[in-house]
Amino acid sequence: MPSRVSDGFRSHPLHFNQHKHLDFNSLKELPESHAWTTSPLDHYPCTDPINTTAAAAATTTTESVPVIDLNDQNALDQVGHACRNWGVFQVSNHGIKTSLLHEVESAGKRLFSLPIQQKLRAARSPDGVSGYGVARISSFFPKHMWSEGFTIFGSPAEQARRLWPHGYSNFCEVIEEYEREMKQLAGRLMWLILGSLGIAQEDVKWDGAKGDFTGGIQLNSYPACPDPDRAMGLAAHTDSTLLTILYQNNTSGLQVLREGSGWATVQPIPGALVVNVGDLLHILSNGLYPSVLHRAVVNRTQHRLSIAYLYGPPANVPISPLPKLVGPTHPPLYRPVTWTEYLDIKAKHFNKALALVRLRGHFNKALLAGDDR
Ligand SMILES: C=C1C[C@]23C[C@@]1(O)CC[C@H]2[C@@]12CCC[C@@](C)(C(=O)O1)[C@H]2[C@@H]3C(=O)O
Ligand SMILES: O=C(O)CCC(=O)C(=O)O
Ligand SMILES: [Fe+2]
Repeated sequence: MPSRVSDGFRSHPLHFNQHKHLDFNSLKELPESHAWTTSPLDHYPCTDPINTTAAAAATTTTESVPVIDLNDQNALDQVGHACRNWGVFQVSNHGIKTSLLHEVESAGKRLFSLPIQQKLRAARSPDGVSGYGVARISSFFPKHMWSEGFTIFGSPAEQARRLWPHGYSNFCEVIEEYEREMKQLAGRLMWLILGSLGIAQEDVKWDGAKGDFTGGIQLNSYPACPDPDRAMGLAAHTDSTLLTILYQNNTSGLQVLREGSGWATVQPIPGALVVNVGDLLHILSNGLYPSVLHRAVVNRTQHRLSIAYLYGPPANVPISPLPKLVGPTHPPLYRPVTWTEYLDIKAKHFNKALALVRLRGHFNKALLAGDDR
């Protein structure tokens, strides 16, 4: 992970800073600052022809995201099918102990149930990566989201000490164990996904890469909401990762956009994890495996918690379509880009980021000239 990532997301002119950090539980009505009167998809114009998702209407579908048992002998084929057709799947028998998942969930609940003033002591600084705050993409939207987040890259100690000056070691131990386990699983899943494209480890040459694959944790909290139909938990986005592994508690809310059908809810399955293709894997696969557009909706009665493990390549490695996947009939669709650079592009241009690193896209300059919200 880039050691420092600029958080230079553009400020929206209608940014309601005074309502940015809410004490959600004290509210009986949805404040105007959080009422999404237009469809949230209006804010996600389709810009990348290969990632066409957003054009679809805001309808819903009852189709189910594939569930794959990692011990199944056909797992490789199933993963390939899911990545190509959905960009997301759920996994069971992944090797992460249920007790660890529950411990991380409890740690997250403990954190978010602190008084707002205490959480703000660990607020993410404007140019920082880790800490408490609203979703980074918030500044691209005219309304605030009904959620709060906590990002951890590297050691959780510095932030945890701010939250619990007298006893943060348990939080750190749980988070660190989760980071170790998730990193291992993410590596295994990445090679499985690449394997489904006929790519072996020796086909991937990242000579001169300094550092290792890295990951971070994003804890998301979605309090029960007095007017869920007009609120948005986390607006539609793709992840800037290679892949993301998401644990969700037993409350539904995650929706993925299914090409041509609409939003499909990813039903929580006890012990299962959701795996989604991120933008960098989309680039590596030369667009064969799309990074899925997803969002989180909220509900009237249940608090929802999700924990995303954001997995990326060594920070300085230029990521580009894998040579085995390009040829005369399949020209490379994206230029090389490092994770650090891509995060910067995403921070400035959000949903246009993928299109901006696309080759043969004569519209790139025009995109930059346009309104980036
Ligand atoms: C590495 C990163 C990906 C992320 C931005 C970040 O620097 C840390 C937080 C990540 C997250 C999590 C919630 C959704 C998202 C779009 C956001 O606003 O912050 C992602 C960012 C991303 O994938 O682009
Ligand atoms: O809460 C969820 O289900 C989605 C979270 C998410 O998309 C993210 O953290 O990137
Ligand atoms: Fe996401």
